[in-house]
Amino acid sequence: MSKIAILGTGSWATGLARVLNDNGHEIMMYGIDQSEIDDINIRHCNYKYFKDVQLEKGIVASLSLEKTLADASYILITIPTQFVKDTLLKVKSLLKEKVTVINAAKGFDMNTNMRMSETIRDVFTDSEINPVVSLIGPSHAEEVVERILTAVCSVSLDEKTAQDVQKLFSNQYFRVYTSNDEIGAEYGAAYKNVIAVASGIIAGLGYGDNTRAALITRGLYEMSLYGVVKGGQRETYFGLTGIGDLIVTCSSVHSRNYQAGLEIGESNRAIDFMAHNTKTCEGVRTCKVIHDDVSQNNYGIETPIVDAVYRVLYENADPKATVAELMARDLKSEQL
Ligand SMILES: NC(=O)C1=CN([C@@H]2O[C@H](COP(=O)(O)OP(=O)(O)OC[C@H]3O[C@@H](n4cnc5c(N)ncnc54)[C@H](O)[C@@H]3O)[C@@H](O)[C@H]2O)C=CC1
Ligand SMILES: O=C(CO)COP(=O)(O)O
Repeated sequence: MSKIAILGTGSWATGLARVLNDNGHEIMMYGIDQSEIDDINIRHCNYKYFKDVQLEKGIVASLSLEKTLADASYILITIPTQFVKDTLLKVKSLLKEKVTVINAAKGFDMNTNMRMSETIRDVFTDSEINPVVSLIGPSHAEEVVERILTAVCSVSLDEKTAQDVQKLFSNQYFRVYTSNDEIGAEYGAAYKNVIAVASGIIAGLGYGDNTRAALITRGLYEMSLYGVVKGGQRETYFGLTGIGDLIVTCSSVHSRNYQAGLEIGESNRAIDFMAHNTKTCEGVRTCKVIHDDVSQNNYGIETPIVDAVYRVLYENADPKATVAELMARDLKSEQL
């Protein structure tokens, strides 16, 4: 039995807290929202995210980062990517023992655009942490918290640490595979959020299953091209952190990225969504990071879906007209 400090008291933090609690580990969640903490500690639920789920008494939360970290062997990151680095800097000042940091967030650091594993290594020295692991794959918290069968990947450059985290989380409803392709997996997990926004947009515009299948297929091709030029392995895109995560996020009403796209598609404009959104929807910023990276560097690849979502989100392009433009591009071979 290990103690795991979970950063965050939101939906993914709660879903994974239940998995770890079911596996007999001691967990404590760190949060900044008093109402979420009271819900977890006093009412044993997290009403904001899961209205009908009663949590076990072993799932506890605290406003104190120091208390959360005390005696923890693992730190699990389940807060949105834009807050990760600042929170890790606070963690660093409180660390007493060497720990394993497990990332479960999907996207890039908001200042450096680094991937999450890179961000963790940027904050901590090798003597402070064990090799970094990302636990990512097709997994909506709303289903994991209901113990619906789920498979994800424990991704690390170090096989032993990947296996250690695999064992920590695996149980009869949560199956964890290992992978060593950190670059391919983390770029895939981030990129799929942009395609999910596009998937919501086409649904909101009234297009059908054929359209979504085309989007997922071409989206996978595009994200694999990007992942490979960044140093990832092509095969990773046929796995859980590639096609797996892409399918779930593009097809599920639980996805906030899909919901964002749906709202944009239904109103046929992004301006209102961009002005008022407060939900965790990392595809919006990820789209800009990838768009800017590809346009500023000579990778020799095309990213037409990311470019189209970028125009809709950041240049206020008309979504319906943008989809029509995508369809009217020069005809070509599928492998180009
Ligand atoms: N919800 C899901 O099904 C999944 C989410 N993820 C990823 O997990 C990450 C977290 O997402 P969600 O849990 O869905 O978001 P959420 O919106 O449900 O919860 C975010 C939580 O982070 C907390 N928070 C914000 N800033 C904080 C800070 N500085 N320190 C401590 N806590 C802070 C909020 O109070 C809230 O409890 C994201 O990167 C997301 O992509 C990955 C897989 C599944
Ligand atoms: O990453 C996820 C599923 O694997 C969660 O997707 P959303 O961020 O779109 O809710």
